[in-house]
Amino acid sequence: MEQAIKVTGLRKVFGKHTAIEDISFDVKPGEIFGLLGPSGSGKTTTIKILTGELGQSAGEVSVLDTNAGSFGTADFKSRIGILSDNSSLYERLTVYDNLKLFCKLYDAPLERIDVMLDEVNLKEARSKVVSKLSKGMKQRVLLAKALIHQPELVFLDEPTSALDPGNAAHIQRGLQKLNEAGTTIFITTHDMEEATELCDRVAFLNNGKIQELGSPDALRYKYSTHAFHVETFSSEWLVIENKAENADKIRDLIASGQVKAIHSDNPTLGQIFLKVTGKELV
Ligand SMILES: Nc1ncnc2c1ncn2[C@@H]1O[C@H](COP(=O)(O)OP(=O)(O)OP(=O)(O)O)[C@@H](O)[C@H]1O
Repeated sequence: MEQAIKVTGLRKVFGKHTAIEDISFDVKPGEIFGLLGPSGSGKTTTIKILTGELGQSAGEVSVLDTNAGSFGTADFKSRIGILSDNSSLYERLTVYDNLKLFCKLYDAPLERIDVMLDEVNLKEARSKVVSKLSKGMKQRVLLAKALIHQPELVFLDEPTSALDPGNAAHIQRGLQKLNEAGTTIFITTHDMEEATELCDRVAFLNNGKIQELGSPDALRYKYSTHAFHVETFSSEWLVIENKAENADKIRDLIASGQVKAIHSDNPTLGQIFLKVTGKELV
């Protein structure tokens, strides 16, 4: 398989409102791909089209070498996992019984339940009724559900947005491990640090259009001024351009013992997003 996801000229119109306007991108097998955008930019709509929950108005979509017309088949559904705002649990059943139902649905062995509960840090909650769980705990059960059948590709719509920092970090490590084991991950997030840490490549979605696409490192380099920020022991910050004629200046500063640290001037993904779209991603 050359591409896990291939999207060409995708467009989605709701009545008079164009939610997605001619977007194209590929996701490679084994990649963690992040779709980043402010509220209403079209992230959830994109996930819903890629998982067969919504039809597109125009364009071509292929996921795991399957065309949109076959997204409803049991075979396709068994190959993907989904965590979206439509994912739900049986509120009156326990965590364990919820996951047991999904194991049966996907023909997954019951041993997967404890493996997944460990992954999402919920072993102690296995006998709790879902209606008694906090929002963040429910989110983690939903994540366990999305991964219970060991799909090749998972779609995660803001998986850590309801979590406290400790559990968000735990889930991020779990996603990295899952990816190292070969799972392709398509994730949407508002969290730029999470995107920088997790994603091989990110696309900036704004008003239904992709405005930038690349690896976090490549984007940070592209938008860098390429200057050095030199911090001295007298708490001064000097900005020195990365030019041959400045080599002696930097050498002299280091030789004089004044240099505490030298930093590159690569902006954060959040700063780049603001520059490209004019919007803060909060
Ligand atoms: N079923 C629908 N009918 C009409 N308009 C819709 C529908 N679903 C989404 N939209 C509109 O499409 C645009 C994109 O919505 P979408 O939910 O994809 O954004 P998002 O980037 O996921 O936002 P958020 O981060 O708030 O979840 C919004 O303007 C939204 O109001």
